[in-house]
Amino acid sequence: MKISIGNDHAGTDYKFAIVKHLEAKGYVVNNYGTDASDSVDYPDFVHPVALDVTNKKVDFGIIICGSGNGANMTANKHQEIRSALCWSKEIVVLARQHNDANILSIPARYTAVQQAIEMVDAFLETAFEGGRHQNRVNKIPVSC
Ligand SMILES: O=C(CO)[C@H](O)[C@H](O)COP(=O)(O)O
Repeated sequence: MKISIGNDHAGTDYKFAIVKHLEAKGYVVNNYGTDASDSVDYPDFVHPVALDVTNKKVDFGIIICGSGNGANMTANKHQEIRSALCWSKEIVVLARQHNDANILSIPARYTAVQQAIEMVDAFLETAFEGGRHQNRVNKIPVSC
């Protein structure tokens, strides 16, 4: 499975921990995030992830900023993206089962590293349930 990941300065340490974890499990990870702690602008590091997911270059995306909000807002400007801002494993599981989320947004300043890793695992291992949820997901894009 291929993953693209992006982060701003608030998410650098979390990104390294997540990439290390995923690569140890055999995932291929494209790193679009900053590798430094110098202040940067999160959209510059999120759009490439959203484009990879949109263009089906990867299976899923992971984005990280301080609150998770800016990264999430940026990703969700892309028509094909369903990015979920999550703060617990339970929310992550629902984002996959009910919403078919294709990007996980992590709030680094409000999540422990180990919790973030557990959320990533849940995100990548949980299937979309389809059925009634498919009808709803189909209605998310704005067509007017
Ligand atoms: O969470 C974020 C966006 O939603 C950013 O990580 C946060 O705004 C960065 O703040 P600062 O420049 O004060 O480090």
